Amino acid sequence: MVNSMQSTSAQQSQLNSHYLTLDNLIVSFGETEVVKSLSMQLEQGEIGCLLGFSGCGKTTALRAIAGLETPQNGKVILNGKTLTDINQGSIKIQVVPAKRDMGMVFQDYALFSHLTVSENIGFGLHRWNKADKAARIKEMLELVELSEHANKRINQLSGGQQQRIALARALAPKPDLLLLDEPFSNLDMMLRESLAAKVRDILKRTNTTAILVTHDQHEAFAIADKIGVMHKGKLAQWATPDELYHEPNSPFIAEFIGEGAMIDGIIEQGVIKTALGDIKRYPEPIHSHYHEMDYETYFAQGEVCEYDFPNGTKIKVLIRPDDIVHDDHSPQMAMVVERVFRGANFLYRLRLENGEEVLSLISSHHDHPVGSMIGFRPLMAHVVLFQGSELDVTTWQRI
Ligand SMILES: Nc1ncnc2c1ncn2[C@@H]1O[C@H](COP(=O)(O)OP(=O)(O)OP(=O)(O)O)[C@@H](O)[C@H]1O
Repeated sequence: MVNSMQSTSAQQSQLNSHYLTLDNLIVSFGETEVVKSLSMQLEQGEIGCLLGFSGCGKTTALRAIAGLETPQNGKVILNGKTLTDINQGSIKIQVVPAKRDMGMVFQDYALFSHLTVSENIGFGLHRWNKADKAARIKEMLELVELSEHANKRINQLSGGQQQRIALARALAPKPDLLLLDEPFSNLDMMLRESLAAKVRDILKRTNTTAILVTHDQHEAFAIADKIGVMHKGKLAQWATPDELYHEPNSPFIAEFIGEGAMIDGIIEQGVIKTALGDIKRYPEPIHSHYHEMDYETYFAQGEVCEYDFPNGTKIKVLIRPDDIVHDDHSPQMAMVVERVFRGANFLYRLRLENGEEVLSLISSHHDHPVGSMIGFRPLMAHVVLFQGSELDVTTWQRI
C-alpha cells in the first residue's frame, strides 16, 4: 500500500517537473477516438508544434489543451497547476478555458473589426488599471513593430500586419501558454516564412511557451524547438527538428519529413555494404568537439563500431540530399538524371552504377547537365536504417 502511494506521488512529481505536461490525453467524438493517448512535455520558453496531415487530430488536441474540448482521459498540467485530470470519463479536474491563463491565435485572427489596433490589443486587459494597460499596449505595439498603426482600424491593415496584431493581443495579458492554430495559413508563401521567423523571435524575446498547430513542415521547422508529428490521432514522434530529420523513428516519419531516398544494403562484418560503398557506424560525437571539426576530419578519425545486426541482414538506408556531397576529385561517379533549381542550390537526382538513385543538394555554381557524370562522396553524420524485409510493415530498427 505504502509502495503504491509512493509510486503514485513519484509519478505525480515526475509530471509536475515540466512546465507543460500532457499525459495520456484521449479525445473522442462519439465512438471515434480523434486524439489517442497523447503525451508530451514542454519546458518554459520552449515552442512546440503539432504537425500532420489534415484531419489527424491536431486542432482537437489544441482545443483540449485550451479546455474547449473535454477529453475522455488524461492530464494537462501547466506551470504547476493541474488544469485537466480525467480518468476514463470520470472528471476530477476540468478548469474552464477562461481560467487557464492561455492565449490563442487562430487562422482567421478573430480580430474585432469595429475596434482600433490598440483597442484590439487591450481587449484582454480589462482588469488592468488604465496606466498599466496603456503601457502594455505600447509595449506590444513596439514588439510587433506596428506602433505607427495604433489608431487604425483592422481592415486598414495587410494580412501579415493583422496576424501580428492577433499575436500582440494574445501576448498582452502575459499568458502562461500561447496556442497558435494554423496562424499563417491565410498568408502567401513568401510572407509565411518571414513572418514565421519573426514570430519565433518575438516568442523567444518574451520567453513565451507556445504550441503551434500546422500542416506545413517548413513552418514547423522555422518556428519550433520540438515537433510532434501526428498520424491518425497518434503522436508518431516528438523530437527536435534535427532529430526528426536525421533520426526518424519510422519509415512514415522518414518519408513525411524532408526529402531522401532509400537504398539497399546488407550487413557484412558489422558494416553496411551498399552501392555507395561501405557505410560504417561512427561513435556518437561529443557535441562540442564535433562542431569544431568538419565532417571529413571527423570521419578520417576512423573510430568505427559495428552495427548490431547479424551478417546477411538486409537493410534499407535512408540517404538525405545533404548526405551526398559533390566532389569533382572523387573516384565515385553518378549520372545526373534530373535537377531542380532551388535558388542557391540545385537538387540533383543521381543514378548510381547499380541503377539505384539518390538525391544531392549542390550549390548552383556547379552546373552539370542531365546525362553527365559527376563525382560525389557520401558523408553521413547520422545513418538511418530500416530492416529491409519489414519495411512495408512499418517496423524499423534504429542503430
Ligand atoms: N466537433 C466535432 N465533432 C465530430 N467530429 C469532429 C469534431 N471536430 C473534429 N472532428 C473530427 O475529428 C478529426 C480530427 O479533426 P481536427 O480538426 O482535430 O484535425 P486537424 O488535424 O486539425 O485537421 P485540419 O488541419 O484539417 O483542421 C476529423 O476527422 C474531424 O472531422
